[in-house]
Amino acid sequence: MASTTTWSTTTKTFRIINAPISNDDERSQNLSGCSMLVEDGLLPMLFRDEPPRTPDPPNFYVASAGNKGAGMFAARDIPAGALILVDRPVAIVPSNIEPLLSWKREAFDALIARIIPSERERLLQLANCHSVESRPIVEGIALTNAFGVELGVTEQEYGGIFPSVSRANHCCGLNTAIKWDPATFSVSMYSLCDVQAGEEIYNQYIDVLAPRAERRAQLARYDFICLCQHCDLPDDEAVAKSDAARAELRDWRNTHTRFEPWAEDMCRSDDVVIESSLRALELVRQEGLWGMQVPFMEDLALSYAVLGDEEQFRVWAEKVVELCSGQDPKRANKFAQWLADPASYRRWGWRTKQRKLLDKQKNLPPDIDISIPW
Ligand SMILES: C[S@@+](CC[C@H](N)C(=O)[O-])C[C@H]1O[C@@H](n2cnc3c(N)ncnc32)[C@H](O)[C@@H]1O
Repeated sequence: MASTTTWSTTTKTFRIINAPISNDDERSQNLSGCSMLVEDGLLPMLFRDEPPRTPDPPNFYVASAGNKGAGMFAARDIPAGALILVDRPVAIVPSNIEPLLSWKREAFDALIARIIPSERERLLQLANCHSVESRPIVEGIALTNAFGVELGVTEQEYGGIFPSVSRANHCCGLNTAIKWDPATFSVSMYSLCDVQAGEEIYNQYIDVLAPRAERRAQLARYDFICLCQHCDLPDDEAVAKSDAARAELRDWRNTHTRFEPWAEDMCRSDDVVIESSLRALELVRQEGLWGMQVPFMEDLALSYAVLGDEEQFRVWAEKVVELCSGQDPKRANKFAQWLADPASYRRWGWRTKQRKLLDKQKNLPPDIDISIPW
């Protein structure tokens, strides 16, 4: 077949572009790059800002994870909320490529030929859960490793293949979160809880709040049965307990009072949000769903703020700051300001004052004279 430089569907034309990336890390001396099979007209205009610096020396190493193949492990104790790594894609491919069958092999082969050799070598080392006969090699690698990236300039969905982040295996209880930033064209991986040296670092491939059977069905797309501790349970009773906890967390907003409606509603008891948030955190701990804990900690901090309980407010607000400083600095700063001056929180102690006023009114002597006039 004659080689071509563009490939078309009924609605779109794709072209390969090579986007040079200047990294601010050790490899920056060499020009790195990303090859992208993207809609024609899309320019490599994507790298405006410098990404955060990858910790040096690295926080992780890649080693055997037994039956899961290779995996990513903590090189040292990593505190909750810390930046583990920053990674840039070596390739970007359209996600819904199934209808493009006729030219897929040619386009993917052309893509791999455009990747600079050092990056190509890293890409080809990644896991591939498809045979090279059934799919072009880059497509197999993309289906095994890529995750959705917003290019911010088109509706088309794309997947990015990341040489480091791709080494993280899936776990249905999470110890990290990843955040894609189109402006810096990078993903940052943060710890969601304290991770001990030597512990495996995981990523999340699917919706982990689904019951185990549904999670297994979703993971069939990656062609493996999850071997994580939250799936590999001893009996049906343990599975039912885990499924029930996840279902409870999934429906939490619809079944429990959250902070906002409670804060100024004096008909509700003062501890209702505190009690329910503590229960939610217990479920989060049980299931290892660390990524869900911040909103409950935030509710706890604010509930104690509205009650004017400075000691407990500090306990929870400090946790929010710790967990958010890397991946959600805006939220962390807001809580840091309140920690510096709790009274600057506009509802500081409001419920307690209100409760006292209400109690006072209840105990007031009647202001009408009901004595019998004789
Ligand atoms: C993105 S790769 C992860 C890194 C991979 N283990 C490697 O050797 O490079 C995804 C593949 O790793 C394996 N894997 C990931 N998480 C797993 C898990 N929880 N249980 C079993 N296998 C897993 C599966 O073979 C899956 O297709």
